[in-house]
Formats: sequence, C-alpha cells, structure tokens
Amino acid sequence: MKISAPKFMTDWKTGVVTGPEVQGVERRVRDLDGVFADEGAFSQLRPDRLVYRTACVFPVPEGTEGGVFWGTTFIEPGTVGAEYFMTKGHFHAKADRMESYFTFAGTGLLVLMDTARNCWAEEMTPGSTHLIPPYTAHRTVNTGDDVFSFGACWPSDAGHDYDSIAESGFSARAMRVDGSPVLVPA
Ligand SMILES: O=P(O)(O)OC[C@H]1O[C@H](O)[C@H](O)[C@@H](O)[C@@H]1O
Ligand SMILES: [Fe+2]
Repeated sequence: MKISAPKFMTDWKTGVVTGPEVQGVERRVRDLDGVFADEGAFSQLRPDRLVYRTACVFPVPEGTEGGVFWGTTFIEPGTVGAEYFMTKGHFHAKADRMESYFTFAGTGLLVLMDTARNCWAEEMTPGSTHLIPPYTAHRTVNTGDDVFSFGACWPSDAGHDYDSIAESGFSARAMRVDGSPVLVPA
C-alpha cells in the first residue's frame, strides 16, 4: 500500500497554504465601496491598497453537497477613520450551514449577527477556535498592528450571501476607541 506526501500544507504559524490549485481572491480598497462607515476617510485611501486576501482549496465544485473547503484569510492592518480593516462579511446562501474559524497569527475579532440583527463578537488570537452557528452572518476584523490570519473550513454547498449585508450592513461596527477595539452600534 502506498504512503504519499500530503497534498496540501498549512503553515500553522502564518496560515500560508501550499499545494496544487490553491486559489485566492484579493480585496482592495476599490472593491470595498460602501463597506466602511467613514466615506471621507475611505476616499483618502489608495484604491489599489490591499485590505485582505484569501488562499483556499476547493476540492469539489462550489455548491456540491457533502464536501468541505479549506482556506486562510489574511487581513492587512489598517483603519478607515476609526474603523478597523475587515472583510465584507456574509450570511451563507444556504443559511443553515455552519463554518469553523481558527486563528494563526495576529489579533482580531469575529463579528457575528443573527437574523434578528443581534450582533456580538468573539476575540481572535492565535489558536482561538470558533464555530459559526447556522443562520449567522460573519465578518472578521484586524484589530492589531500586524497581518491577521485565520483559517476556515466550511461546507462546499454553503455559498455566500453578500446582498443582505450590502443592503443593511451589520448592526454594529468594530471601532478603535482610545486605542482599543469596541463594538459600536451602527
Ligand atoms: O467572503 P468575505 O466575507 O469577503 O470573507 C473572506 C473569506 O473569509 C473566509 O475565508 C471564508 O471562509 C471565506 O468563505 C470568505 O470568502
Ligand atoms: Fe462563511
């Protein structure tokens, strides 16, 4: 019987994923219009400045029932006014699908919101492990001065519902107040 080398490697310190067909998206300032509260501060940022990127493994086509996806998100340090750099955030298109997150490096917040728009957050630090409940929107925020990276594992049929967030946003925002993160009602 054959023993082979692993197909993929995840560097547990940085979150860098290597292997065949690791794919990612990059979200730059120009891709995040309307996401941050302070439009004046947003308009001062270079449009091509990187805010976050992903490196993911998709072993089956998106939408396949019963599969899982794996990947890392890297969020740059930065703020738009007092609001920390963060992901767009989403509900899952199949809204009952859960997801797990686990932190590799840096410090951040996982901001969660249920369908009644109740918002709460969990601190993310290296090793922290998070299980996102069904029917719960999720967004991650870099509250530190270094790159914040976390891994994710999620069902291949979960999909992303960005439209609900584009329409109504989250009901709270992670802001730097006196140098520390605070979840402020939006
Ligand atoms: O999709 P966003 O809200 O921009 O977040 C960026 C990414 O974060 C995690 O890695 C999720 O598991 C991905 O599904 C998501 O695409
Ligand atoms: Fe998700």
